[in-house]
Parts: sequence; C-alpha cells; structure tokens
Amino acid sequence: MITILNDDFSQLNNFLHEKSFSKIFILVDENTHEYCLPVLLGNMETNLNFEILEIEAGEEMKNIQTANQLWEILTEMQADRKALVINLGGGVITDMGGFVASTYKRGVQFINIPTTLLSMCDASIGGKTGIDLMHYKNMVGTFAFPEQIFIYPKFLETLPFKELRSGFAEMLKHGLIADKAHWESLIQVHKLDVEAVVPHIQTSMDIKQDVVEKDFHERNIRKTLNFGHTIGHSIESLCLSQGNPILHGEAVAMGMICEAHLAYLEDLITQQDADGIIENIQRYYPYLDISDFTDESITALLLNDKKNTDSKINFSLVSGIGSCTYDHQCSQENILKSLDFYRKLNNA
Ligand SMILES: NC(=O)c1ccc[n+]([C@@H]2O[C@H](COP(=O)([O-])OP(=O)(O)OC[C@H]3O[C@@H](n4cnc5c(N)ncnc54)[C@H](O)[C@@H]3O)[C@@H](O)[C@H]2O)c1
Ligand SMILES: O=C(O)C(=O)C[C@@H](O)[C@H](O)[C@H](O)COP(=O)(O)O
Ligand SMILES: [Zn+2]
Repeated sequence: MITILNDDFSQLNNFLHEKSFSKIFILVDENTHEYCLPVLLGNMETNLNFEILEIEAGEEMKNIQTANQLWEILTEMQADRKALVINLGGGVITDMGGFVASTYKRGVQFINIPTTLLSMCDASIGGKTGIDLMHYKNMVGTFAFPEQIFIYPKFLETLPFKELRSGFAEMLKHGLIADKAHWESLIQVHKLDVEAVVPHIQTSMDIKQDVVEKDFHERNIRKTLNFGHTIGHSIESLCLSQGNPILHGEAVAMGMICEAHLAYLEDLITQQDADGIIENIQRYYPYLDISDFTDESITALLLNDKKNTDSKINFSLVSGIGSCTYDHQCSQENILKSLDFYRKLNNA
C-alpha cells in the first residue's frame, strides 16, 4: 500500500502503533541522514527503540559487502523477527534495505520511505530488491513487498538537479510503455524542477503499481518496465566497472534512445514516433559518451541480461507511444546499428 504522508506523518505513526514491532532499524545513506532523517525523527511518534544504520551514498555501495555488514550489524544488535527496517532513501537504500530485510533471518518486515524522485515513482514500488554483482546490475535479489510505502514529496526539495532528472527518465518510461497522455504531459515540462514534476508523480506511481499487480514475478507484462534497461543497464555496468558511475536514470535515458531506434529498425514503431521519442529525451539529457565501450564489451553484458532465455537477448521495446512489447528478439545487426546510431548523435 502506498500512502502520501501528511505533514505530521500521522499515517506512519498509526502504522507503527497498530503493529507490534520489537525494534526499528532505520537505514539511511550519508545524504538522507543529513536531509531526511531529521524530518522523519521530528515527526515519528513511537515508544519503540530505534537504531540508525548509515551507509555511504552511491551505487558503488549496492553490493554484497554492504549487505554483509548490515546483516552483521542486525545480528550484533540482536534484531529479531519482529524487527522493522525502515528504508529512508533513494533506490540504492530501498533496493539494498529491502534485500537485507527480506533475507535476514529469512525475512523481517520493512517499509520504504523514498526520498528521490526515482524511488518515489519507481524503485520503492513493486518489491524488486537486490544488489549488484561484479558490476552487473541487480544480479542477486528477492521479490519481496514492503509492508507499506510512505511518500513525502517535500523530501525532493533538497534533491540535486541531476538526481531529479534521473528520476524523470523512469517517469518518461512509464508514459512511453503504458500511457501516451502521461508522456505528452511530461514533455510539456520545460523547466525540470520539483514544482513541475510533483503533479505527475501519482500517475507514474499508478502505472508502475498497475503493472506490478498484474505480474509481480516478471513472467510477462512486468518486463515492459525494463524498456531502455537492456542497453541502459549494460552501459551503467560498464561505467560502474571503470570506477566512473553514471546515474541509473541517465543510463535509462540513453538506453531508451537506442531502444526506440531499435524498435524502429525492427518495424515496431514508425520513424516519426522514434524520432519524436528520441528528440524529446535529448531535450532533457546531455549526450553520454560511450566511445570507450566496444560493441563486444556491450554485447557481453547484454548476454547476461536477466530477461534472456536460451542464450537469446529478449528486449522490451515500445510498439507505439504508450504501448510496449516484451521478449522481442532482435537481429544482432540491428542491435549494433542502434548503438552506432547513438554514437553518431554526438556529432549530429
Ligand atoms: N527496485 C526497483 O524497482 C528499481 C527501480 C528503479 C531503479 N532502481 C535502482 O535504484 C537505484 C537508483 O536510485 P536513486 O536514483 O534514488 O539513487 P540513490 O539512492 O543513489 O540516490 C541518489 C542520490 O541522492 C541522494 N539523496 C537521496 N534523497 C535525497 C534528498 N531528499 N535530498 C538530498 N539528497 C538525497 C542520495 O544520497 C544519493 O546520493 C539504482 O540502483 C537502480 O538500479 C530500482
Ligand atoms: O520494477 C521493474 O520490474 C523494473 O524493471 C523497474 C526498473 O526501472 C528498475 O530499474 C529495476 O530495478 C530493473 O530491474 P532488473 O530486473 O532489470 O534488474
Ligand atoms: Zn530503472
């Protein structure tokens, strides 16, 4: 269940009163510790004891070493099965905290309080938890629903612009795969800021939730939420492995450009639709330099995508503005052409 919090956090306090948790563990990173934890603690009313678990910020932390440290801390603090983990942060915190909670003692309850646009609209919803493995994205994880998701849009007021723009990419994705009207209202945003995006959060949340309700375990339609991610994740992984991470939404924006062109090459959309998608994404996202990455290095990562079957790369590709296919196998020639298309945009 998703609740938009009032300024007094009463819905969160009611939730804490109604359930009989033994203790609370609040997971934050250094930034959400500074900007969001004081707001939470200033409004949280509970007689339960709580501990703060802090990790460094960034995708580089979303790995087994951090998970292990958190499992060890929970053990040392004698967290029992009635403990509650509160994930207060962006997608790194909700992915990591959900993973740690859903595996510790075979699962303790957790709630998500997302603090980035990306985690409000996407990462905190849907129960995909996980960590990266050898820079491969989200390779180890669980499907585990949070008990509740509490959204407090005012957290966005301290979010850096690049992070806001990163989250906007997942919102654009929601429009492209499922709701043309959402896409069309998003591309009316000329100045990307908190005021402009907040009115659109609910629609994005609804699209994500609706897809997840139909296919929690990603056996079919949930794969559409991966539009832009097949190529996007491979570039995100390569940047991460070079010690030069890019933001998830930046990778998804780049991936959506390649995959929109790929959808055109595969006769799924018209050139006009492909161009419209690409030009609009380019309005918000600067060109991402992929000149360091060879076709071979990108293909090697594509071959390990989680959607693959029988050693075949299965793409989720838009089939119009507001609709999306999945399990679409493309010719190798077209995949490479789509990368080449992106490289040439640098000089266009
Ligand atoms: N599980 C899913 O369904 C799902 C969906 C989309 C993305 N993801 C994952 O989410 C992650 C990206 O999430 P993200 O973009 O939220 O990144 P993030 O968690 O790294 O947060 C981005 C940055 O913003 C800071 N921050 C967070 N809230 C803040 C606030 N209110 N004010 C100031 N600074 C703040 C963080 O400390 C961090 O530096 C990736 O690992 C991606 O794979 C998961
Ligand atoms: O919820 C989903 O399903 C998604 O695919 C949402 C994506 O935006 C998100 O990045 C997710 O973490 C990707 O999952 P993965 O299974 O491709 O790692
Ligand atoms: Zn994503």
